[in-house]
Amino acid sequence: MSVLEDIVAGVRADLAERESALPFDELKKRAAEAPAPRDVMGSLQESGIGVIAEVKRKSPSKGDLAAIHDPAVLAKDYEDAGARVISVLTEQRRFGGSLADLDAVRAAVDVPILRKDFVVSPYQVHEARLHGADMVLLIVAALEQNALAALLDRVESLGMTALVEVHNAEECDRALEAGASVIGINARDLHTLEVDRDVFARLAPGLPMGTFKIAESGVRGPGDLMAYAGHGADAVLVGEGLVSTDDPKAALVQLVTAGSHPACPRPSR
Ligand SMILES: O=C(O)c1ccccc1NCC(=O)[C@H](O)[C@H](O)COP(=O)(O)O
Repeated sequence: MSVLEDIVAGVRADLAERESALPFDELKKRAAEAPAPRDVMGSLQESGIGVIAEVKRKSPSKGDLAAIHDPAVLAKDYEDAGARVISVLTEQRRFGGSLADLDAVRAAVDVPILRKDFVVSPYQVHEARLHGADMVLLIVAALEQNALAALLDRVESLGMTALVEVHNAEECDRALEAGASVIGINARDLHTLEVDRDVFARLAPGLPMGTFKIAESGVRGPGDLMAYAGHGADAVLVGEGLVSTDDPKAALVQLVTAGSHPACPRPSR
């Protein structure tokens, strides 16, 4: 079993428990009453290369990264430093996240929030909405094609934005066939956990004009952001490069400054 398969098996087990505590119909009703989603694309397209900053405690590849006692404090720092979107990992077993983290971050900031999880069921999409998410990650490698297309429709039908994640050319084709317009190219192979930043440079030119391209993983400083921008990234998503520093807010200010610097290559949409 690969790491990804193992994570998804755990996610399905936890999901079954939540579904028995709160049935889907009731969840849908509650989610429909949540405040409207925020304008994710408006925020990401403001100017320069946007940074999506991640609340990430630990990971299968690195183990413990940071003791984030109060995700609201970190999220507020991210917002103050100029994050365009805040990514909240809600997977519990391998990443130490939770829906409570999503609630705490939602209550603390005004910028849009991404629910970063291994979404395999419509239940998780409505759950994301109920807990204040504006954007939902869909990982192509974790989904059959029909499920991917149906989940993408579901995310959009609730007024949220789908971030569809790929790692190779075949997954790019599947993402586009499902109707994705916001594509995250993850440098991390979710089966081997190897990070290869060149994956972005290889895949991005093959995506149609108008696709919003987000470079995920492997940003450890402004140089990496500039390199991704040079290969056509519209935004970057950063976790470890922020949370594992002594001062995540200062580290994010550096990235945001680089992303809006005149020398930083601009998106060519
Ligand atoms: O981070 C991991 O080890 C990992 C393992 C298996 C599946 C997903 C994983 N990470 C999710 C992500 O894609 C990253 O959290 C995100 O792109 C930020 O990456 P980084 O800046 O390198 O922390």
